[in-house]
Amino acid sequence: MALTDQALALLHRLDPERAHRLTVQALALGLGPRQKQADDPILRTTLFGRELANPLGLAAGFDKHAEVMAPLLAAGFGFVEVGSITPEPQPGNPRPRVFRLPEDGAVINRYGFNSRGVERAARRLAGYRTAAGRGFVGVNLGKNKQTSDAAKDYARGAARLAMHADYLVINVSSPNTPGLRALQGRQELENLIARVRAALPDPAPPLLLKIAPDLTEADLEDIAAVALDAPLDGLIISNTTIARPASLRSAVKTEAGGLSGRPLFGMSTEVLRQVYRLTGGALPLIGVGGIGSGADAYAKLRAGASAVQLYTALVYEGPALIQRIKAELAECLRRDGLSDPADAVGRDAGR
Ligand SMILES: Cc1cc2nc3c(=O)[nH]c(=O)nc-3n(C[C@H](O)[C@H](O)[C@H](O)COP(=O)(O)O)c2cc1C
Repeated sequence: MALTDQALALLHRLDPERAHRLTVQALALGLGPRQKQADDPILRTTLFGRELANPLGLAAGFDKHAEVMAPLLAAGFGFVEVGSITPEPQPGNPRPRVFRLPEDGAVINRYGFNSRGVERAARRLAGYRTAAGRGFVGVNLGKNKQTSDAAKDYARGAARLAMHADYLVINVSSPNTPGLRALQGRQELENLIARVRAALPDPAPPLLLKIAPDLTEADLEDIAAVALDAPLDGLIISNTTIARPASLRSAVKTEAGGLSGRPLFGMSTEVLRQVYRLTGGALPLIGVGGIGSGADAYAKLRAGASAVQLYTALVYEGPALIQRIKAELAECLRRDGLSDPADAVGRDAGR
């Protein structure tokens, strides 16, 4: 492309769901940007024992159906997380179900896991791997709305998609599926993780849990204890929030759903910091929520993240943001005399 300011302005005249579909289709047609140079070597890092050229990932929800992994990696992301994927196909909530809050640099979505199901996703992922796609791709699992035995759904997704995934995510933090977030309680989590683990092949990919930013200190203590005991291989912090900060100015701020973007940055970074402290740095954490600059990504690393992800800022800034964030992050590391992203992890976590 690259997606110029004019193209972005055009997309923003469309309904956000349509704009998103068009963007995915453009990427699938090979119209996306391609990074020409190798990443700055200072950005090199390892995640779950694999080397990444940079620690900036694309968060779940953009490539829900595992359609455009290769173009996203070619655009410069260090890793991509696809999903959430539910076992059976389901349509999600009625439209409209995603809203831009431009004055706030935010989005509210209530997609409710629109998914084409694990079989389609498995075919897509297998096709990517067959085409020699060796990029780092995480797979985020959801549950069908109608399923009462949630663990059964996550176990099914894990069993079906494990062989194609560099890591798997149990997503119990979407605000748009009734009862889902209640699975973040201690007993529910222990049971859920045990059942997913039992369904995994051997060897299994790393298993992560993605949590909400709206949890109490006691909830976080429970989650940290389960994560260390189970054990989990990592946590993703965080999903969207159901909170509506008083600072919001956009007209659609009262729409139901999960809020992402700039207003989520402080909350999600605080939860990340707390969980890093509670787990004593023993687990890799992926920091996500409101990243819009290299300084934001750097702050997540310093709060305890081993890698970071973003989504909402891309809606406003377009794909040029990927290069900008990486250049700024490299500058932050050099300024502070650090040798790589791992060197920054947890420096501001306090005790
Ligand atoms: C439109 C939209 C759809 C999303 N869908 C999912 C999803 O299916 N599964 C998931 O785990 N997170 C989903 N998320 C949450 C993001 O992965 C991320 O955790 C959150 O948006 C915070 O990051 P951001 O502020 O950089 O967007 C979605 C976010 C948005 C904006």
